[in-house]
Amino acid sequence: MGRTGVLLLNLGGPEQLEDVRPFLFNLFADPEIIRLPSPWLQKPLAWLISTSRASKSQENYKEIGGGSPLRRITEEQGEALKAYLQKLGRDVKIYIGMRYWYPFTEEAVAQIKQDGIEELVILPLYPQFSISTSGSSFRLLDKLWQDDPALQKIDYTLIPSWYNSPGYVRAMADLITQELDKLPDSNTGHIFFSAHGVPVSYVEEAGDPYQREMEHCVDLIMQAVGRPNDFTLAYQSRVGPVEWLQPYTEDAIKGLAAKGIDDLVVVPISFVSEHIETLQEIDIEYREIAEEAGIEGFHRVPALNTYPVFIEDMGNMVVKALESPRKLFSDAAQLQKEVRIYPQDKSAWGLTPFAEVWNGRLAMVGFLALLLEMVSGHGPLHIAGLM
Ligand SMILES: C=CC1=C(C)c2cc3[nH]c(cc4nc(cc5[nH]c(cc1n2)c(C)c5CCC(=O)O)C(CCC(=O)O)=C4C)c(C)c3C=C
Ligand SMILES: [Fe+2]
Ligand SMILES: [Fe+2]
Repeated sequence: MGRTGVLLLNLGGPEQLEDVRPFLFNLFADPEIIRLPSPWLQKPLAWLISTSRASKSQENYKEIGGGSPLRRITEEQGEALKAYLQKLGRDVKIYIGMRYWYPFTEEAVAQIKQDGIEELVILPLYPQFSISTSGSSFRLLDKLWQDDPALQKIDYTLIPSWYNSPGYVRAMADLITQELDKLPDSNTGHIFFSAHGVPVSYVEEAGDPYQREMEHCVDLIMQAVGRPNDFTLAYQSRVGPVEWLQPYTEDAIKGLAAKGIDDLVVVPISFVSEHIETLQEIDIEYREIAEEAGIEGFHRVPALNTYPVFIEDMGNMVVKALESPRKLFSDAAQLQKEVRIYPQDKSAWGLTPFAEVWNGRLAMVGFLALLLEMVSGHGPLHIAGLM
């Protein structure tokens, strides 16, 4: 057996307030997060949106202590995973590759190469696949691999999604029942799954399996919970002017309040760590909305973080991958056929005269938009909901 590594993929988050703007720039510079008709516009628009969104976003990070806990929690997950694998007799090096902040995926891959890793398991820390999350990280890895023949010698296995993995489902059900059992009547609490949203066009036009995987995941968790409680799946964290998956979390909360629900047990479902959208958006913003709407009992199920049943499940997935190595990058290619991961490739990229004219015009629109924002503080980016 050669040197073995596990690459954990995650989003990354700003560790201090000064990091927020450059973090947002990296995020919006990703065509998997915001789609533009031309790649030439990506960076100017990312600059525009990150510059104008930074102060609002910083306010949110201030409310959770001034930075994202994502790096710390991901490192703790990595250590726990390493220890579990060691118990199983596997000596594995763990690497963390974040998409938009330190430690970047590029750094992790450089280290993997330097360490002479021969067998690698690539495990995204997103249970459900989305073009905007795991898809974006896979696209980056694909590029790094194509550019470097040394990486092509590594025997890798990629786990595209694992929302139906029995240990993960069990772990989620455990945390939900623990929270239900704190209620005066555990059977009446309404279980409210709040998933991170994506624009509807990702699902309907680009074929993102995210919504399908999410709905299936919720069904599996409810079966494992095995209680008579009612439940809802809603989508949070909408950004920008386009339509996102519905129902929106805030609307669903108000709807349940109108029906007289007293106890809401909120379950963050698309992400395995605490982060800004659990600690700030759910715990502060949605709690306020619920309480104003008349829901007295607002309860939140914690994120999995290093919950042992979850860590063991990740470990078991890694072992399974090592025992039956399949080059899932070729499966990912399969996935790309089904799921048009890169729909922007459809439009002709490059300096066609048409593109140049439009890039010029759109850049001008962007520049005017920024001027308006700066002068009035209520320009088009506010109106579009990007700030
Ligand atoms: C599975 C989880 C996630 C999906 C799907 C997702 C899609 C998605 N996100 C944005 C825009 C933003 N996301 C931001 C932060 C953020 N997003 C996720 C997860 C998913 N995003 C996490 C875990 C985090 C937080 C990281 C942290 O700091 O703890 C942000 C920045 C925060 C803010 O300013 O609100 C933006 C912006 C889009 C547009 C999108 C799908 C297209
Ligand atoms: Fe996000
Ligand atoms: Fe948010």
